[in-house]
Amino acid sequence: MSGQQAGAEQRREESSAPTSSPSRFVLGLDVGSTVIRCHVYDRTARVRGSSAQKVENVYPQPGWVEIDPDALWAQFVAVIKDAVKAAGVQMNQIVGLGISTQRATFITWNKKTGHHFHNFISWQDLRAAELVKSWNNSLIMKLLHGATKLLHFFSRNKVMLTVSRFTFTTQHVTLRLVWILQNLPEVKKAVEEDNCCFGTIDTWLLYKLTKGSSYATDYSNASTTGFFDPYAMRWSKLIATMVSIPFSILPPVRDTSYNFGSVDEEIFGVPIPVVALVGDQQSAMFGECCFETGDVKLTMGTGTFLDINTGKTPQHVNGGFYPLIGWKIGHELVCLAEGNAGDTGTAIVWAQKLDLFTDAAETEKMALSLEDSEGVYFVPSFSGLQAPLNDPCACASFMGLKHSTSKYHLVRAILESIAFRNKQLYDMLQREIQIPVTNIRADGGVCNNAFVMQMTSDLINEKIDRPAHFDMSCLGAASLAGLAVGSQCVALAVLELTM
Ligand SMILES: Nc1ncnc2c1ncn2[C@@H]1O[C@H](COP(=O)(O)OP(=O)(O)O)[C@@H](O)[C@H]1O
Ligand SMILES: O=P(O)(O)OC[C@H](O)CO
Repeated sequence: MSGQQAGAEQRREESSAPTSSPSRFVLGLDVGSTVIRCHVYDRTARVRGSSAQKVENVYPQPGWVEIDPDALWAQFVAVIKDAVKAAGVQMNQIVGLGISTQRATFITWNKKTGHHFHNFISWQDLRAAELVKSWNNSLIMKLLHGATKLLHFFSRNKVMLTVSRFTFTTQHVTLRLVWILQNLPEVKKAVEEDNCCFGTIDTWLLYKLTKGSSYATDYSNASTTGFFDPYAMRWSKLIATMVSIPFSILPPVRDTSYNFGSVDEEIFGVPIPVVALVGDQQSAMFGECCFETGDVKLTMGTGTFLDINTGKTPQHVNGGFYPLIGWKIGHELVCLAEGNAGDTGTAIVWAQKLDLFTDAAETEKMALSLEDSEGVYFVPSFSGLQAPLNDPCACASFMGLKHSTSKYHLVRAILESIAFRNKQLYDMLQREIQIPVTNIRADGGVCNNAFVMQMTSDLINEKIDRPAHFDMSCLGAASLAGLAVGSQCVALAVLELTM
């Protein structure tokens, strides 16, 4: 851990000395792909109580990944109640809710009844792989790429360059939503009758929490769907028209730190304001105080997400890193560029299910007990390989197995593959983003693993700061919520970290 982060942690501990008895609290939630967490934060950003539950993914067919919305809702409500109880405070002391969510996981539902038409379709789901391949090879895409290349040549307009390199991926909502619109007659009918709502997890939770009275998303979540135009800051007419996504099903897009409406009193007994909706990676960026251009964060959770703050304008990209909105708060707009690897924690969970170890924490010692992996390599691609390879059909595999290969070699190869993917992403960042890197901060469950952290640091030849607490998405969401409810809350303590 770096001196700066250590100092910040210490200041936080000191400032939480029991001289004052804060009576207002903010909840920071992280609805991840593996774990749902809730922390209760006081005004000094100290965690007063917590609760977490494992997310149950459903795998109805090979390559399909879904989440049961009713189960997710029950868990979401339970972690809030349990965390508040663990903090020993009352619900009426909670002044704001900040919700960070896994992004690009979506659902559609009936506008009149609120009933969902299908499970959440996860960002890891591969059902649209064939659609992705055929769209990327289509005549329309060739014409689009050709026309925009030509326009860029004459105008030097960089947006044209970005469009000329745009391709679909299975991680984007776009073609998974097209698959739903084409294959579920109930959804098709609802769209025709103007009775269909589309939402990512944030939008659906807001709708449920407010019993249907609020329907919205924020810029960070919208920008991760694949059909939001970060240059014009609205849903992309070009992409929606091209693939026939009706505008009528899309929610309005709001600021990240914003009063989205109050939780219906029946749910927690009091009407708590929902004051921040944010994508989990953007939230982690905010929680780690990556506020300056060039600040980088590396999150290793279910997947790996490497993000760089690119300042006030979206980066023009080259096909590997993609431009995103970090957050928008009033006039303040922060943009990011992101690269990702889909399988990080998923590889650990998979190996655990095969009984290679019983607890993820054991993997570090298992890897360190060997000199090397004895030539065994693992390709972490249960959900294809993302940039720079962009192959949704790549499968996970071990290579170099020998008679002498033990489970220790397999585990070491898995951990090494995570570090190699980090190196590949970092090299791509340096190639594509012409902004000098200032700081690199890490978070997410897998950053508990010192072997992965050290190997990544050695491979990229950079110092990586690791904060004492890794739940940066929760902290970011709580800080954004704190900003919306007033200066007495968490935001002040977090801003202090940068001083
Ligand atoms: N010490 C460790 N070594 C390796 N992996 C770990 C370790 N501790 C936790 N993990 C992994 O971290 C993942 C969860 O990370 P988390 O950031 O909570 O995920 P998400 O936010 O995507 O739900 C799990 O796959 C878990 O196995
Ligand atoms: O669940 P995580 O933390 O790996 O994050 C998932 C991403 O938000 C998907 O875009």
